[in-house]
Amino acid sequence: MTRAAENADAHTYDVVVLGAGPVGENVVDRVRAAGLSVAVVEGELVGGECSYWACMPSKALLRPAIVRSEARGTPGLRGHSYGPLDAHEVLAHRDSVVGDWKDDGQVEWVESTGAHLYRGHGRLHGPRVVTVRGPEGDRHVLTARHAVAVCTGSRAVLPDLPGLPAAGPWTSREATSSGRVPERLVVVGGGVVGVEMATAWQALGSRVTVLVRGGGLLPRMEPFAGEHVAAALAERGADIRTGVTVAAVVRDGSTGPVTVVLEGGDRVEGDEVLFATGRQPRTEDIGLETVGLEPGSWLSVDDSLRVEGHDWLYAVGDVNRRALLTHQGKYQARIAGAAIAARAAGNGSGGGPGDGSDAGSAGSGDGARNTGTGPWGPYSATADHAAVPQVVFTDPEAASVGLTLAAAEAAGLRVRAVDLDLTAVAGAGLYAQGYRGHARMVVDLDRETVVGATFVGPGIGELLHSATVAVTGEVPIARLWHAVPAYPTLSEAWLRLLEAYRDGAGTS
Ligand SMILES: Cc1cc2nc3c(=O)[nH]c(=O)nc-3n(C[C@H](O)[C@H](O)[C@H](O)COP(=O)(O)OP(=O)(O)OC[C@H]3O[C@@H](n4cnc5c(N)ncnc54)[C@H](O)[C@@H]3O)c2cc1C
Ligand SMILES: NC(=O)c1ccc[n+]([C@@H]2O[C@H](COP(=O)([O-])OP(=O)(O)OC[C@H]3O[C@@H](n4cnc5c(N)ncnc54)[C@H](O)[C@@H]3O)[C@@H](O)[C@H]2O)c1
Repeated sequence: MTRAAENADAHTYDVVVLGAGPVGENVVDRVRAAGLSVAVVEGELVGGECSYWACMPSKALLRPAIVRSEARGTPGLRGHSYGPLDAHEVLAHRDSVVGDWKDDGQVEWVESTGAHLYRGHGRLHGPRVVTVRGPEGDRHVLTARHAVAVCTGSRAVLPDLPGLPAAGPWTSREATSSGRVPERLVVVGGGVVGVEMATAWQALGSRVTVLVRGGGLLPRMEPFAGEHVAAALAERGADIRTGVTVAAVVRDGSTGPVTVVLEGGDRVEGDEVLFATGRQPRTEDIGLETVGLEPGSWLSVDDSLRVEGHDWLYAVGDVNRRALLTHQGKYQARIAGAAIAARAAGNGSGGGPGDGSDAGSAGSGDGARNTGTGPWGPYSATADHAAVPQVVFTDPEAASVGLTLAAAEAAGLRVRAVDLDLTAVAGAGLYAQGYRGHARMVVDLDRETVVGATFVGPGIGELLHSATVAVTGEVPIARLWHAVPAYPTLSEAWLRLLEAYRDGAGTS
């Protein structure tokens, strides 16, 4: 028995899952459904970042802001939609959405699957073994017969800047859980967290300054998306500064104002400063060194989510850096769970995922398409490469799937982008008076299929799935003409885009 295993109880399961965020939970669900025994280890709250400090609280804060804005575009409601949001009520709603940061409901769900939940910090201890240090000093050694799935997620990155740790900056955790509306909020970073939180706190009454080192907001989307979001934030009073670099942060005392010092000497004062500057993997203390991997690194995986060189180790969700989104991590969890179950059942031939290095070898040609190992097969997270959908819940919303024009060109595709001002759609004028929005579809000219789509405008989040189906299904443009959008919905954007493509209009 190893030192870590001394005084510990030992158990063997088919699968051990490290981390019970949305992704770990879905691996549990899938492998339990296949009849495998599962242990899942969680060090904080079952439900993970998404439930308590990310998707759920941020959307609970944003929804009232979006509804108020839409009411302002709706005749008969306008008079009732000015004035501040009731911040007390919104924050109380947010608290109830996150279950007051208690996880009883999710624990109940995990246990209802038949999985065994271990609370505490889990670490790998050599191949197939996970040790758990529990909150009461209890220790457990869990051995996996078939697979360990690392689903430990990510945390916010803080840049190495003078004065920053002492200034008590907000990260996404404080920005989604604060019980107080700061009078002035400085947001550093123009990515998704930065723009969503700028939108939410501005609507709750904060005066917001956004500091962006690049040329605009939402740099991973088509440029027009960030331009629309920036214009709307600025119209409501936000100060958006692009091309600026933060050099230092200064706060006297723990509660006084905070000053952000920019390169060049300009200073921006706020009551809180949010650093929304990206994520890092939660892998620094999970025993990666005991299996020959680098602590603190992102875990790179094949398309069946298996870590290269380890036939028993899977890394699923944020921790593999393929797409830091709950829905995409849950998709990966379904694929990984299916692959683990099939391999455990010895399904190593024909269309199965194999038990060796062939697993998940996407791109293996037409013969392998739609089989287990080929692109779009049941054991291959192909959509991670081709069709990742994302909705940014700002006001207006921004949404995209697949490739931007620039990404498609960089990938060497022969493409044409078709642009559309969404006011050309009858449904837009009905959706809100003064509706503003834009859409772009990127067409692969060799295959005549849509490889990317981006929308910005009120209510377009619900339009995105139609684009995801078109991109994932590689639906020919000629067939899309037969997918008739109902009148008068925003989905008629598709018809206008097809007309523009046919006529060679609005293209680049
Ligand atoms: C502010 C914000 C808003 C977001 N909004 C959205 C959105 O609207 N839609 C969307 O799709 N995505 C959104 N995301 C992204 C989403 O939160 C993540 O993609 C998602 O949470 C990833 O899930 P996960 O299970 O991989 O990791 P996590 O949710 O981070 O869960 C990992 C779990 O593992 C546990 N853990 C870690 N290490 C150990 C250990 N050693 N032992 C035991 N347990 C451990 C953690 O405590 C945690 O519970 C948002 C992110 C942020 C920051
Ligand atoms: N609605 C959603 O789907 C949603 C909402 C929030 C977050 N998320 C996910 O969470 C992840 C994390 O979001 P995020 O906004 O933290 O990361 P991000 O990578 O989207 O954006 C971070 C931004 O900060 C900038 N930056 C980095 N270091 C900086 C520095 N020192 N000074 C100034 N700017 C700096 C980067 O250039 C980048 O534009 C994203 O990948 C996103 O997918 C999704």
